[in-house]
Amino acid sequence: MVPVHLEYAGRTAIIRLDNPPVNALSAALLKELREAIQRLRQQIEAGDVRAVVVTGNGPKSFVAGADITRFLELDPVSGRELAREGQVIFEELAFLPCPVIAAVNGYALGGGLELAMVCDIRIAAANARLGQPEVNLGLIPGYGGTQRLARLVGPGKAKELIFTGETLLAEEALRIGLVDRVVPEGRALEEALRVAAVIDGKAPLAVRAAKEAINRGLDLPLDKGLEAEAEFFGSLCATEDQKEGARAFLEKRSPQFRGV
Ligand SMILES: C/C=C/C(=O)SCCNC(=O)CCNC(=O)[C@H](O)C(C)(C)COP(=O)(O)OP(=O)(O)OC[C@H]1O[C@@H](n2cnc3c(N)ncnc32)[C@H](O)[C@@H]1OP(=O)(O)O
Repeated sequence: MVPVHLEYAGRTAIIRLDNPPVNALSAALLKELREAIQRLRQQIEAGDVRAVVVTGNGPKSFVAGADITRFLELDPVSGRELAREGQVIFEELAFLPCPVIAAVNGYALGGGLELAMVCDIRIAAANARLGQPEVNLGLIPGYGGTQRLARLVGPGKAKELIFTGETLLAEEALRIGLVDRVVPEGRALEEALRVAAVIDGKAPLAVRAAKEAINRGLDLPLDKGLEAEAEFFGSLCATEDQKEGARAFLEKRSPQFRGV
């Protein structure tokens, strides 16, 4: 049984995590996930993939966290290694040069929510439950949750969720900005693919630059972020797609972007 399936819908790649019963992040799944990410980077750079969707297999769970069965033998050295292992893989996913959309089809707990937070956009099914329950295990989030949750929902809400280990229903997560859209149960992947198809029709270099400008600006003072934005804006003016976009508008026709 392969824990990570790579599927394609046009120029959208789907990473389907499949580790029954709850898609826990086993060592084998993490290894396969890293290999899939590295393969996708090549396909994105070749222009064959313009968006990536990550989802869990089955109706119940996106990802219910790291594999707790690995936790009984952990010591400070192996614990740090387990955390860094996931952080590095998640960073590789975060830095894919195209939009990555999480189709949160069910439980997104611990490492599962951390995986969803690495994605650029989070679309949750109404039955999804999201949280960082690591304090129930004598731990803290270890795949980036203490850093990304605070950036997404603010330090106060992040502390409340991490201190209490409470889980949120999708609608509550939407209200605090943890997810971007809530859809009926069973429809998360369909909606993620719809959003990806819209993005597929846009200028890929512009979409890539927007992702990089936003991400880079998160850790910069505003004046430096504005400088970075201007740099990206200027660099796009050297692309054929920028001229095609302007021409298409003036000629009142749809642009044909080629990613150059
Ligand atoms: C660096 C990152 C750290 C982390 O991510 S720490 C882990 C954070 N995640 C959690 O704490 C979630 C733990 N799981 C649960 O709370 C519950 O489960 C669920 C809410 C996801 C589902 O509850 P229910 O529907 O009652 O099913 P069930 O009987 O609890 O679980 C079904 C089977 O799945 C196994 N399982 C659930 N979560 C994990 C996991 N994260 N790692 C390994 N196994 C898991 C259980 O043990 C059980 O197994 P069996 O059927 O053999 O008894």
